[in-house]
Amino acid sequence: MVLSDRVARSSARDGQGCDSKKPRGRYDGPFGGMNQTTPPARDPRPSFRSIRDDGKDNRHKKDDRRTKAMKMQSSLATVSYGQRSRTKASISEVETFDKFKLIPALKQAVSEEVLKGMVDIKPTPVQRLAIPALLGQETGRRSRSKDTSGRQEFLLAAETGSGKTLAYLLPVVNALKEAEAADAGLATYREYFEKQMAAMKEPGYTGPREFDPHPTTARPKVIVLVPTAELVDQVGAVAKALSHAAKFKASMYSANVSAKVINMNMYSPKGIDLVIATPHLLASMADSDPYILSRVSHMVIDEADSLFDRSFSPVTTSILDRALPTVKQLILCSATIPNRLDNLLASQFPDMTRITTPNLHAIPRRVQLGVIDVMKDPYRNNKDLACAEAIWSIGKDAARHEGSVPGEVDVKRILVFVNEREKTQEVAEYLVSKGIDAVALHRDTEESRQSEMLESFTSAEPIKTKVDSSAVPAPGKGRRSLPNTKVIVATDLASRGIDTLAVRHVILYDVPHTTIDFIHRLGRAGRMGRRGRGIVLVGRADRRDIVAEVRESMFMGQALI
Ligand SMILES: Nc1ncnc2c1ncn2[C@@H]1O[C@H](COP(=O)(O)OP(=O)(O)OP(=O)(O)O)[C@@H](O)[C@H]1O
Repeated sequence: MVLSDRVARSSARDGQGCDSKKPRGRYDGPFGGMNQTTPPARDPRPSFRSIRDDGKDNRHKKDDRRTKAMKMQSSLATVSYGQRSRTKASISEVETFDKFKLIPALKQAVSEEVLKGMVDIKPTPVQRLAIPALLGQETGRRSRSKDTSGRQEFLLAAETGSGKTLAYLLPVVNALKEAEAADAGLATYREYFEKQMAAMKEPGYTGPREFDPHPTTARPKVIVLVPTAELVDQVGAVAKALSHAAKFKASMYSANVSAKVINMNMYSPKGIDLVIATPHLLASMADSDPYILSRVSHMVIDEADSLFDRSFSPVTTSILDRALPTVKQLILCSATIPNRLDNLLASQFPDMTRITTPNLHAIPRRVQLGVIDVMKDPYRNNKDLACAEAIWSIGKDAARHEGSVPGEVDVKRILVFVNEREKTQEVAEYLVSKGIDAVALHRDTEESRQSEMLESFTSAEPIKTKVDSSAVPAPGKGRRSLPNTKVIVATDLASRGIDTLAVRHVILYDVPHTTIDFIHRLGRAGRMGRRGRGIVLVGRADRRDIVAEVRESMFMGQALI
């Protein structure tokens, strides 16, 4: 008996799964409803989970009524299921990192540095698709680099928390090392360096005691652009981990780094290979020294949906325009493809190879969404109260499950998302007044407090605390305090792409404006196969229809539109 890999499909429609003769919705006997792979049909409308045998896809011919509200927003570009690498066969050929044509030092760095401590490491779907393609290792899918410069252009689009960072960093660093090995200028410099070192060690040496600048000084070959300082640190940590084994120079530039340190790194006589920066900072550096962008061979634009939105687009494009003449590989990376990005890519980069995973734009099924109707008692449209109560119930629930040490429990890390930046502080202050350890994530929050809180949210290590029952008095009796939760209140721009591995609970204080925001916010939980729970607070002014549609799409495991 072999388990079917098609259990997720509607057997009645595509006729290839098990039990295709049984009509949907009939569940005979006491166990009839068990082991359902599709939810019971609620009405006779056709499933949109049908992919025709001829490969054409009609999943996006959805029932208009079911996704009407989402459709009216029309924020996400439709990526037909036929366009995605949807068959298991197309992404299962490489089961380990060893099968990729990467230099041995990088393979070693993955298991010993980046994914240290993990057993049975396997590349994720986006890594299996993107790494061979970017390495030019692929036979089936060829990059269609059509322009005269021979530049290759890729879009990596895969769900949140699916390992996109390694999917682009590994091949890019591999190319960097290969180019380095073939660079005659670098070989000459190495020879000169060794000679000079030896000369300086000679007794009685009186010549200069410094070196000529390295050929790569202030001329990085790889640029990775990300929208926020937090992401600069996060991607930088992965690059640094790779650099220990693979021996290259990576530097991070953001508002969190002082100008003196930035200059010292960029103009270090030891050279520089890879720069991770926010666009504004890099643009201002390139304004004062245009040669900084004169040798870039690999350009990565991570969180491309943000970096090509209205606010970032001018500065991102200005960097791109200056670097493109030498760029051999341009890689855009995103968890969502908004219509705006889709149109821009179609007009500016029509030959771009788009690598999209089967679950793009779907919120993982392991993330559940609960709804609190704030209009009802006891909240009476008081969202602050509903939010605090939701956090309290998560905390109290957790306090019931003691760890191995008596009286000790895991600290729950909870993210609360609001739509407007101004609201973050207000909500955080309210939560603090209710005895909750909350901090607002915005530019004015004290930097050390902010980074301490973020660090605890991005580390997968459990945090333990002792729960003293006297600290949790009954409601109304004295000041309550909830010691076993930590809360960050943020807008999703502030936390876009942040790898919040420790987060199981996300509270959507406001109903997000677009399905893009739903995906990014709920995507902070349930990362890399973990389970998660979203709670959305729906008040008088919120779009219930959107929430209902998102919830249903999540339940069905379908892409949002
Ligand atoms: N092959 C793998 N196996 C297990 N864990 C992995 C693997 N690749 C990456 N990870 C881990 O998965 C987590 C998420 O990775 P990453 O931040 O690259 O996701 P992402 O796809 O960029 O997410 P987002 O779209 O939210 O930015 C990281 O903690 C990373 O170390």
